[in-house]
Amino acid sequence: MIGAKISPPTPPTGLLAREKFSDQLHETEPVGLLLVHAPSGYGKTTTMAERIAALQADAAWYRLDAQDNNVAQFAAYLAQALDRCRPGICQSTLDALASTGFDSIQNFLTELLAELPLDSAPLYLVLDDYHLISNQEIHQAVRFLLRHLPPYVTLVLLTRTLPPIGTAQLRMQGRMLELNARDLAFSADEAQIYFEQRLRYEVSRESIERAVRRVEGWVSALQLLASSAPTSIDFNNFVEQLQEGSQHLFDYFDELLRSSLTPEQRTFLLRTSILDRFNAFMVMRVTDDSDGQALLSSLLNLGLFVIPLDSSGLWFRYHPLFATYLRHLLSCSTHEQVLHLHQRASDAWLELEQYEDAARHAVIAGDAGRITHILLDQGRAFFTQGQFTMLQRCLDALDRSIVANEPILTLLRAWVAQSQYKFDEVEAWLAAAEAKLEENLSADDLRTMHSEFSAVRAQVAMNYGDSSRALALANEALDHEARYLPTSKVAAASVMGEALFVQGHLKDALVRMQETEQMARAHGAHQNVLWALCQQSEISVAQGFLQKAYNIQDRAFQYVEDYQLYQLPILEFLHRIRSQIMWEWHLLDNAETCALKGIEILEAQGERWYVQSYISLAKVAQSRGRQSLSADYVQKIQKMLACGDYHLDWLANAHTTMLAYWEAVRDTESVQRWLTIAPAYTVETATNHFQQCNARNWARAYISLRQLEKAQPILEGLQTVAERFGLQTDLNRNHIALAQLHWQKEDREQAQYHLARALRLASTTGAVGSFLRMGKVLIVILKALINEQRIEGMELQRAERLIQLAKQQRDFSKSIRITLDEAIIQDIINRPDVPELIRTSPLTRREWQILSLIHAGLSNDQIAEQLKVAGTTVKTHIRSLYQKQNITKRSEAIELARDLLSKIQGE
Ligand SMILES: Nc1ncnc2c1ncn2[C@@H]1O[C@H](COP(=O)(O)OP(=O)(O)OP(=O)(O)O)[C@@H](O)[C@H]1O
Repeated sequence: MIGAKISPPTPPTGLLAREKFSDQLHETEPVGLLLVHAPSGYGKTTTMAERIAALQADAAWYRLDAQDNNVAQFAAYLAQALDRCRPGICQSTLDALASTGFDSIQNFLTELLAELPLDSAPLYLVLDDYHLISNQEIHQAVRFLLRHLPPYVTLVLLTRTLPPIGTAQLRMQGRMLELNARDLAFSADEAQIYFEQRLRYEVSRESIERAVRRVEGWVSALQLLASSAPTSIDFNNFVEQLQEGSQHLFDYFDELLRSSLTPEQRTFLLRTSILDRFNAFMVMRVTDDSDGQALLSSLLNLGLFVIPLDSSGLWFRYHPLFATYLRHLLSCSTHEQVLHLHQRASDAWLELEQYEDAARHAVIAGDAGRITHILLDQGRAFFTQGQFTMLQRCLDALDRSIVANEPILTLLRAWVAQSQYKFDEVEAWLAAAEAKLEENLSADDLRTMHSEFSAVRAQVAMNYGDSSRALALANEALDHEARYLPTSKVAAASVMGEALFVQGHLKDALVRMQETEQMARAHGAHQNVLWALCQQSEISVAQGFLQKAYNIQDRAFQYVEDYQLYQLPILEFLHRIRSQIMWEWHLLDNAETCALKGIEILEAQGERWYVQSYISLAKVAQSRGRQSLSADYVQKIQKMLACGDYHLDWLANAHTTMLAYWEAVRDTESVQRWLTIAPAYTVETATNHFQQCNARNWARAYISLRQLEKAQPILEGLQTVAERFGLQTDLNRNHIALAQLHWQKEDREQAQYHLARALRLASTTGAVGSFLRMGKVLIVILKALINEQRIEGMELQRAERLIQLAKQQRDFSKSIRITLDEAIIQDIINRPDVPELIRTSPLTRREWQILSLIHAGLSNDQIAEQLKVAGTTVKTHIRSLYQKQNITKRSEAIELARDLLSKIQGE
């Protein structure tokens, strides 16, 4: 007897408790069988051992190996395992085994079951690695055992394959509980705890989610990641490289397959690895074998990384890391063989009318004829579904002359280039087709083609910021029937809406976008429907109606659900604008979740598009006071902006976040540098949110640099335009910036006026985030407003809530940055826990100011300069201050100020 075979496994380092599985073990209705089936390394053994121990239940543990197919050995170990767990529970059976033995396993089990008490405390009989059993006699024995086990015993089978023990019947009878790979996979929350326990560095939630996504929660891969990444950079690189594969994982899979595969099975695996998903038909067609079902069953029996797609049991896919490994092996085959496989796959998908899959394989096979055929037939549908990446791959594989010959292909090509901001290319594609088709098409067809081309040109003009030209071109497109791409008119209507929006005609723009939505719905053009809804939401935000925008977004989410559009890239836009509202309402967890969702959607599109999601994550990190994380995101954003060409809307948004970060860490150098590369602004034309935002960024930069005289005219100019066009959210943000500016100018009156106005606007916008960005100074101005009774009702309530939140907000900078303003001093004096001396020997206004400046770290000369008084005067005040408060040193003064301020501003 090998003792280790009947001992519970030793827990690994960094063991993660998996409480969610307690329910399965604690079922009130006893079930005979708990079947845990998943590929290797999913944590079957560890999870069960951990949970049973955590529940302090008894477990008879039997770890099988291939030799246990011997019936006598199986019987002996089984009885020993039970005895080890509950000594004496089957003594007579053991005695019989030792003396005479049993002539059949049936007799052995009968003896054993007869000896077990009828009632007792719960007991788990765990058979680990049950997939190693191939002896039918033992399977029969397990069936028998299951039929006659006393109710307190649960048989737990840990296995990589489904055992032939009548599981279908047990499932139907409700006598079995199952856990599979999907259940065992670590969630992002679990992975976060696991990594926190195991790593010595911090990993962002985004990186963790990406890692979990790439390995689909497979714990062995997460473990490999933890043990082979000594720094967070290595961690991210490792995750990034997973798509190409990792040698460690390849070795792991090599070992796994080496012993268990026949040459036919190996060939079968390699050939089917090109498929993203498969059923019996697909494997049959791709492997060119007539019995697909038998092939599929033999594949499933191998217990490899084959994941069922749904509960139908018909469709499957390989785990992505396993697929990468198999494709790596396949790449050693000849190029022709691989191309041939893809051609077969493309044909098979066409037969199943799965055109996207057919197109994908045709592209890999480089089969231009097949691609053209699919595009002419299905290109419109791909387009209305927003499948731009796929369209691009298809079109990239076609010769320029093929594209120029077909107006529809040219239109698709141009729209794809436009969606990637390659505006020069758009014009080149359109011009090439015009030159080529001038003679070939009828006058009528030519007119139609030109008008449809105008729709694309209108969108390009829009993106270049030329809204007048965009309007003219969109009008042209709307005047004619669309024949090549039926959604051309929808696109034109949408451009009109956008043009009106950026020109500041919010009401008209909204109407246009509502019409666009209706047109798009009539065409089943999902991409356009979602775009129109997102634009309506943006317009509502500009109007200051954030709740309305939120409701519109809900309609868009509903649409996504109705049509199951979870993979559309445009969904990122929806999540992004939801994240922005969540941040503004200070619902930081939601804001973060939405941004992470955006990243998940964009994974297939490339990093260039992550900027907006990173902006949201940076904002959240800053609001939570997580400085190093904010720094990371700001750095990432800067890097991306440096390599790409982005629309002003994105740039301005990114710059606001960068400036807020630099202001928080007092990095004036970066602000200075930003001013040298910042996009130009004109206040008079700031008729939309991004031009307002860009110009406000200039003002913010000047405020950071204490160049208030430059900031003020910008903000005042912006207010005039925002008033005229009803840009309520911008008005709100401009008032906040103005309050900050006037506070720095020591113009309390104006600062209070602007903050009061901002509070009033916040009644409709619900803004919180924009206020909190002011930092601790917000508390001072709000207190002044409250003390002087300048606000009441809703605004008063909002102010109190904001003070609460601002107090809780963790500030990056080490020093406490609110000043000892009158309102604050009053507050301090009124507090019961104020030091006695403050009350008995009150300070003058000047002395308070000086105390505040000493605390801010200024020297006497700097204080004199700031207060515009002589150095000797400062010294006199300091002497008097020290005397009153019984202080002898500067450090004591700083300590006193810190103590007083901390009472007011929180941590
Ligand atoms: N909850 C957990 N906490 C920490 N590590 C875990 C946890 N679960 C699994 N692991 C680690 O993951 C690896 C695989 O786990 P385990 O051996 O339990 O998987 P398995 O599904 O039983 O695999 P096999 O089919 O190969 O027996 C082990 O190294 C284990 O230490």
